Amino acid sequence: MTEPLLSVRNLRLDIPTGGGTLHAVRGIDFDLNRGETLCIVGESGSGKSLTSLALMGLLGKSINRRADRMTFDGTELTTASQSQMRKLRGARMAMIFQEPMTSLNPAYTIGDQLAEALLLHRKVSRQQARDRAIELLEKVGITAAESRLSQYPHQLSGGLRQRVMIAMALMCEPELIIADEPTTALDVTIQAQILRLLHDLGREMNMAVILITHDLGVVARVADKVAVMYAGELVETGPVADIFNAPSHPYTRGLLRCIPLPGKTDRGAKLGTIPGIVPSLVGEVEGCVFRTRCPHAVAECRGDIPKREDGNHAFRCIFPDGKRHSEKELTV
Ligand SMILES: Nc1ncnc2c1ncn2[C@@H]1O[C@H](COP(=O)(O)OP(=O)(O)OP(=O)(O)O)[C@@H](O)[C@H]1O
Repeated sequence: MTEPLLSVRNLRLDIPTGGGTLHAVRGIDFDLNRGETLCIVGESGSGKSLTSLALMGLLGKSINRRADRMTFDGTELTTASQSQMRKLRGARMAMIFQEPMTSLNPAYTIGDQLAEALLLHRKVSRQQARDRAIELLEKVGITAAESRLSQYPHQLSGGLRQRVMIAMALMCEPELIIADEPTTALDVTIQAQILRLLHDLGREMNMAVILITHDLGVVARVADKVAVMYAGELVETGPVADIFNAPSHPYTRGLLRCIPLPGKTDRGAKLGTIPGIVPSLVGEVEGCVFRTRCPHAVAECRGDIPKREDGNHAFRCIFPDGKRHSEKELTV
């Protein structure tokens, strides 16, 4: 079996605060192969953005990162030097952020910024960089690409800026691309187009894609694998078909129940709300992180919670099937 491109074991992110240590990410594991799209879903504050920043080596200094393993194509990222990380970023792993204006420099033309991304990491001439910029702008669906090169970011619409960001991230043909809610600022039809584009380019270029999104309709359409995050833990991971057809963790089922079922999901369907609140992430959580909101919680949920694995599908619950069947009986 080939090694996964990205392999993460027991990643923990701690943030010292006045009131104690906030354990924002509590020991997560996942693997990602080339050409695969992993969607990370979960409520606000569950640790999705911090996880992606940790992979890119872009966490603030105040955040402590520990992992048993966090490898990218065999390179251990937790011990990589700043200069090794700089070489990887942009060249082999790239990130697309929520708001394009945070990544695009208003003072430079689109052409200069796209070319710079390539000139920094590859031995190419200005003309080659320019040709590649045009090629990629066309690939991401921008018409009259050549004439865009001399424009400044503020001259483009939000949708176009987001496409330019994707083109910029792709300039060096990275092996991994991480997109953190890349389309929240855009309207729903453009969001769907851009996410589909990212997924198709991922396939075409054999890139691994990590997509953080709240849109379960998008997840159903583009994910190969899904990771469900809750209060800093991955409570369930698996192939997209398993997650939608046989969700096992009560939290995953709660999320899916909040969206229309026939055909599984509608475009633009958002994560629904589940009664109760997320436990405080300061200090240790006793037992299952979801027990305070789980309809099936019993005294044993305060103890050790086993990880149940069946092939690539895994979830954490004291009940062997997450009480899936009792819920079915309830709804009949
Ligand atoms: N620099 C920081 N200092 C203190 N707490 C932080 C810091 N960065 C993140 N956190 C906390 O860590 C937790 C995880 O944050 P993170 O941004 O990863 O969540 P998220 O799942 O990406 O949320 P969203 O969907 O809203 O983007 C949250 O409780 C957040 O408040």
